[in-house]
Amino acid sequence: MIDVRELCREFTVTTKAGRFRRTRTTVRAVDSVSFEVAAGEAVGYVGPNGAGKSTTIKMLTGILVPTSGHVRVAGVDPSRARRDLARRIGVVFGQRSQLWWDLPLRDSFDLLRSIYRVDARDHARRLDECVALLDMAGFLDRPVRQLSLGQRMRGEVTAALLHGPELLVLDEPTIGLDLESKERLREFLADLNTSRGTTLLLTTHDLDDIERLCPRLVVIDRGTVLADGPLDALRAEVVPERVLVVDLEKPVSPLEGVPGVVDVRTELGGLRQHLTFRKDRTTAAAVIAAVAARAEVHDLVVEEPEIDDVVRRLYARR
Ligand SMILES: Nc1ncnc2c1ncn2[C@@H]1O[C@H](COP(=O)(O)OP(=O)(O)OP(=O)(O)O)[C@@H](O)[C@H]1O
Repeated sequence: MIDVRELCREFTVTTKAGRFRRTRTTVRAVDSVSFEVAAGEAVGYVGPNGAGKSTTIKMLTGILVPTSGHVRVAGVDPSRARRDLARRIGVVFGQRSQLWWDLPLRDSFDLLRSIYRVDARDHARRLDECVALLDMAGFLDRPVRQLSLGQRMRGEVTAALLHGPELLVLDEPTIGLDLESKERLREFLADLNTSRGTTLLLTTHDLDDIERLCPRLVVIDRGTVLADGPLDALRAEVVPERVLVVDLEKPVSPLEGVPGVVDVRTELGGLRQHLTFRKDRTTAAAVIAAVAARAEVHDLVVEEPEIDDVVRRLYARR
């Protein structure tokens, strides 16, 4: 669905140097980025501020022309076939709107139907579905400028889906939304991907979006790809520690000396113990067996590292 190879985009920036002089410098916003996204995948494109995410998205959607490199989306070159591509993909920019500010939401949808020349029955079916799933019936007839951010975002996502795109590209779709609106939108997008097979590519700073929606991450920093893979594999690669939390029948002194365990922390006077172990030196089963040989275990859980820890370590690896 997406094929990007050695994609580059430069910008020329003019800065004032003294009273009359100006200097021109070249910024490489995207520097030899390569990745592929297969039909039906859901991929998170993440990175710190200024990493090059939006610039990549703009090249994928035909808004920006690459300086060099290869890019194909749904089989076409985005900047050369922008109109053709617009009929096959949906794009949501959290910060920018594709709705008509003064018109009722419903009228924006009608206009988009005419622009994309969508069959009236298909349009009605998709709109009904979105209205039901995104709970929009209460504000369909209100002008867009009167909508709350959460209501408008639901409208934006619907607008991007009315022509039945194979790929939905979202740039910061949950930015500024409250927790409930975020959750509703995530649920809708997850269903769109898993039940309908719509391919998703989204940029986000909200790690809960990724946890919920994206089995695969492409991590970018300073214009280049730092990591690309399933979230679980990246987790295993960059955070080699796991934590076994055991609740014991009776308090005991810290369970030091278990092979492969690098840290022991106790709570409740030794009744609960957190044993941090290295996955490359031992297994959870071996640590559990060693603990059970020394104390009577009431309950236990092995904690996976939090996703923000994974992403932080990926950025720090540079
Ligand atoms: N039109 C432009 N002219 C000059 N420089 C630009 C332009 N657009 C982007 N840049 C620069 O390119 C780099 C990448 O910007 P981009 O907007 O792609 O980052 P981003 O990863 O989307 O960041 P954020 O998370 O803050 O949205 C930044 O250094 C930015 O200043």
